[in-house]
Amino acid sequence: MHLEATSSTSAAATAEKATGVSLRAVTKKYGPVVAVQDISIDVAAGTYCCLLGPSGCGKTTTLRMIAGHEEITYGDVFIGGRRVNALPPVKRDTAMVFQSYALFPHKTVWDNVDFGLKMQRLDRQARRQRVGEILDIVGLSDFAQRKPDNLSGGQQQRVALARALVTRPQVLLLDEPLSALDETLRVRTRGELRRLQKQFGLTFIQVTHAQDEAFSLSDQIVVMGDGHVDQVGTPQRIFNRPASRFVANFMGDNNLFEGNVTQVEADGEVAIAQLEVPQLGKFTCQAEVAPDVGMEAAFCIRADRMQVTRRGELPEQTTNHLSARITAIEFTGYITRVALLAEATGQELLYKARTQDWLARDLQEGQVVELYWTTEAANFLSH
Ligand SMILES: Nc1ncnc2c1ncn2[C@@H]1O[C@H](COP(=O)(O)OP(=O)(O)OP(=O)(O)O)[C@@H](O)[C@H]1O
Repeated sequence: MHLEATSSTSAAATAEKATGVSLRAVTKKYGPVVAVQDISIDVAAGTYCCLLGPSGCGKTTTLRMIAGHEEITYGDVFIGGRRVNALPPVKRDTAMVFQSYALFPHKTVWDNVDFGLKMQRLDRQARRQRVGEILDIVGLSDFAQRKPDNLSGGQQQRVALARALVTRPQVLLLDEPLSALDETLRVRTRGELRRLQKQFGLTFIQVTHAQDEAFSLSDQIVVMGDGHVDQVGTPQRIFNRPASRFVANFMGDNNLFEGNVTQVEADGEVAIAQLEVPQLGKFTCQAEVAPDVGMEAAFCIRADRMQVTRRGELPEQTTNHLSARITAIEFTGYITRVALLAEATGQELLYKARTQDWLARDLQEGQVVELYWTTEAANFLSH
């Protein structure tokens, strides 16, 4: 897409209109099936938000309720502060980009993009200007007279985007818009989507099950699991400070330990919790909210935040450490992944290091090593 070649007037006009989306205690039931349960989300104007979660967790249903394609069972949806529950999709100032693109096969690219404007009953001259402008922005001016079947997947995706943007919505809703593209194109299109969102200053809400997509695109990620919202935060926060066992597991490469809270200390903005893990001893971790002493809870430590050393060579005053046996070493290129078993419990563990650093340690399969980490690197999980 040639985004530089945009019309600044239309982008500015849209940016002024940009608005936020709020869901309040929204539930969706399909007969006895509860697809989405009691979710509340605030997406500020101009935010790129991704709804991230495994298959069947309710992401698409949530998006469709915002768009107005799905009735809300309980709760309210607000767009720009206006309650839109009873409004049909066309009156919500949203536009949707579907996974399948849903283009008209018998219409040209130009007519596909023009269609929404015709529905809005814009006069011919205004339509011609807006369609020409948006095709230029997405780099499809030379393809205006082609039919969708004669375009590549990436080009079809751009037609779908152009068709959504040409109506100048306040909010763009995207349902897995990159899933039909191959890996290289997906990565390239990610960058283009992000640039487009920034350029127009619009609110984007996108459904994805791909973590890397959510990380690279979003200002805000809503992690969903089983119809609930599990955590909302920036990509960095979700990655570094998962709030729950579910999020820690979904992010992958996390080692989780179950125990009881034995001590809590406030440390400025955060709390330091000590947990006793059966057979492994006491460990300290960082907690966003001070937990109650005695409660059952867990903490996680990411595979790349641990350090490894030979037995007997543990640095002095290391609070968090355990012995583990190396069971497999997997070279993946830049990174080496090391599988281990905790000596005391047999729990499977994962350690990751830069291959260069790992090779310098000269450790072998079958060897017992010490894994250790700082309090700050370990993260308390309340649920
Ligand atoms: N029309 C329907 N009738 C009955 N159940 C439905 C209907 N649509 C969705 N569901 C159910 O609601 C739940 C949430 O579905 P939804 O499509 O929102 O999930 P999702 O997170 O978008 O999944 P995916 O990534 O696979 O698209 C699932 O259990 C699904 O089977």
